[in-house]
Amino acid sequence: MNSQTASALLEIDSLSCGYNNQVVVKALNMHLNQGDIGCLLGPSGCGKTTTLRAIAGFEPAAAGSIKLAGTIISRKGFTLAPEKRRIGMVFQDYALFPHLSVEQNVAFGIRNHPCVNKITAEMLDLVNLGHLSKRYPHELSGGQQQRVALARALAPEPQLLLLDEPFSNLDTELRRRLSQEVRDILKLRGTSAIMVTHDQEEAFAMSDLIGVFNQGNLEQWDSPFNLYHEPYSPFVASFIGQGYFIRGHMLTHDSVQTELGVISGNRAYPWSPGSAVDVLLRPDDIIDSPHSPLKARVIGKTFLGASTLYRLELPTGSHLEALFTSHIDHVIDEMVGIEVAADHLVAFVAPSTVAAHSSIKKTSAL
Ligand SMILES: Nc1ncnc2c1ncn2[C@@H]1O[C@H](COP(=O)(O)OP(=O)(O)OP(=O)(O)O)[C@@H](O)[C@H]1O
Repeated sequence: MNSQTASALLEIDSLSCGYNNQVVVKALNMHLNQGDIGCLLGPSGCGKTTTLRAIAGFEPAAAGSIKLAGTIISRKGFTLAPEKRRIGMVFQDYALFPHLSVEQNVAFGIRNHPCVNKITAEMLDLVNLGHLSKRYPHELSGGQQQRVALARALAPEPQLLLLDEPFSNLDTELRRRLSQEVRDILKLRGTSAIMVTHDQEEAFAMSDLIGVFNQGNLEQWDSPFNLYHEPYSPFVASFIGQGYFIRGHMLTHDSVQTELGVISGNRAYPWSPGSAVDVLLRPDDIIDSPHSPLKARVIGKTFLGASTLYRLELPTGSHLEALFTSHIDHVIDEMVGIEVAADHLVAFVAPSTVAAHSSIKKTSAL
């Protein structure tokens, strides 16, 4: 991805910010192109909301800069006021005005616009709420309130929309439907957005790009596909999706000897043959293979409907997870034949080896 192209809408360069002289977000670099939807993911307290607030103009930059459409909106000593940024916001708790009707809420940010009624009606149509325009927020469901909040945020045609955990007050099914609906609406209008969420599934469904934060550092800003299949760091590998690491030794620059046999990929690593590495295996990398000489013991299973997630133990005591179609029904303690189907190799230098403490670790998977 070339993030420096002319269509870059949001450019965050070496941004640091925090509270009371304590740096929370550290030297953040992140670029978003016009029309893209980005998502910030990471454990609680890692700095996602602080980043969003800095983009909105509520937190000043201690170092670095934020540019929107080529213009600096934040840098040390300068913070363009939030209302001058043309950035819309949607919050977790909807933040609707309780004393205003649905249509008055949507019209609020454009009340001086000559076409206020026309735009309000269009926005309500867009979020499928035209028939509820006279109601008040307390007369709506959570999902409907969030649609009103979205319509209100989109009405002034923001250059960028920020969504702070917008669906977290809704139940799982509604969340899934609404996140898809919101993505469709944003794509239809070509609106760029950045969302904070705790929910990986939601991030995968909504976003073109996802940033994984770890203690104030952005570890990877990439497509959902790359985060899952090409994680840059063990942290990203463990945070995104499921999977286990198994220990192995480099055979060549693109193959590793493990207790499951030789696992190879098309990516060359710089470590010399014999180096100890941890290989990432996702549940979908392991296939059920009754006649395989490789056996594992079933130590747990979770029925997921179309598939079943098995927890397996190898003869050495290492653990794995495997996703088999739910037509296959193994029982706990059964020895099952398995094969590795991975045609790619994701490996990291094993901790506590010399290489793990050298600069190789940082560039290992880049
Ligand atoms: N107003 C504040 N004053 C001082 N420290 C704050 C303030 N707001 C947040 N922090 C601290 O900054 C760090 C990052 O907080 P932030 O809200 O950005 O995290 P987050 O990743 O959004 O977390 P969560 O997922 O729990 O919402 C935390 O350690 C938090 O305690």
